[in-house]
Amino acid sequence: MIRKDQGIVIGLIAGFYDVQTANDIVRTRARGVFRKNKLKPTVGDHVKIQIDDQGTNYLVEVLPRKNLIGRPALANVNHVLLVMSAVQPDFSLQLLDRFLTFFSWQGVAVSIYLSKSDLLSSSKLNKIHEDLLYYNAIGYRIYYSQEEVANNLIHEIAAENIWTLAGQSGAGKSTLINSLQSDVKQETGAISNSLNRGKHTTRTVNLFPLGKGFLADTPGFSAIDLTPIKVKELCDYFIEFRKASSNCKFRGCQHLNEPSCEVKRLVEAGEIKKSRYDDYLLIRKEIENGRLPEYLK
Ligand SMILES: Nc1nc2c(ncn2[C@@H]2O[C@H](COP(=O)(O)OP(=O)(O)OP(=O)(O)O)[C@@H](O)[C@H]2O)c(=O)[nH]1
Ligand SMILES: [Zn+2]
Repeated sequence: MIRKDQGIVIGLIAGFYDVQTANDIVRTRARGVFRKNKLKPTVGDHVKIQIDDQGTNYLVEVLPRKNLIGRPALANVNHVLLVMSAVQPDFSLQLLDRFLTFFSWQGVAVSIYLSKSDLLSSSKLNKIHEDLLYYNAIGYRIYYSQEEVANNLIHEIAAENIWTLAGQSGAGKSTLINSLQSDVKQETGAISNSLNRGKHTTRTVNLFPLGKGFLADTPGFSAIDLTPIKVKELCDYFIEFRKASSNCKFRGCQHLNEPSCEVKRLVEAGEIKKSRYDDYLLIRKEIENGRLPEYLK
């Protein structure tokens, strides 16, 4: 009997697409038509499938994508958990602002996890916590320990939502994924083993179930390029600037030298963090020059 169903591509193994439906995981082959259309199904895609109990199951249609980001690419990413290390590599507000700008531009929500707190003295750690309080105030959720991530993510990841990790090389992304994945494996060991999940190479990405949705098992971002952003739009991606800009005198105010600029007023009043404004100017310059700054090469 041939049936139709729908689901999310959670893995790609030797030309087969594993599709999570409401009931189970179905291993499918893509119909040749995708090659002609140059539309290759990607992990994260919502797809229609045709199930043949006697023969081959086919992936027959890719539903419209919300986005396609990262390397390896992942479709329909809802949320990024940004891993920022307290040390090794050193915590950097500039790097944090770069990542936040990038994901704001991509329309993806971000939460922040501060890793390696255990390696830092409490006075240095306090300074970082103080900085992060500002980011929390403007709307970013912050996690301060691996346990906090593990305890909360299962409630935070909504049905069918796809989360992925980002962060600098060495920040602790793989360490976190491994710990979250081993929690899940204990619950769903049978399924994981039957699909050989975990035996992936670094170039493939698989989704594993977490909370009501999924987390990618391979981090998609360690370096980002902001130069494709339109310079006039950049200020919109600093979320507190965008909020304040309705009170700037001029519509389309770039918060540079315009008179009666609310953003500049708030920076001077200490309500917008000065380093955010400085990073805005820095990224602006980077976009205008059309290339990555030397220190990031
Ligand atoms: N002390 C301590 N070490 C950590 C923590 N998180 C990660 N590490 C260590 O930091 C090193 C780098 O961690 P990874 O998880 O490989 O970092 P990554 O972000 O996946 O790095 P890339 O694969 O290069 O992108 C490893 O030696 C980890 O054991 C932490 O919270 N505390
Ligand atoms: Zn302004």
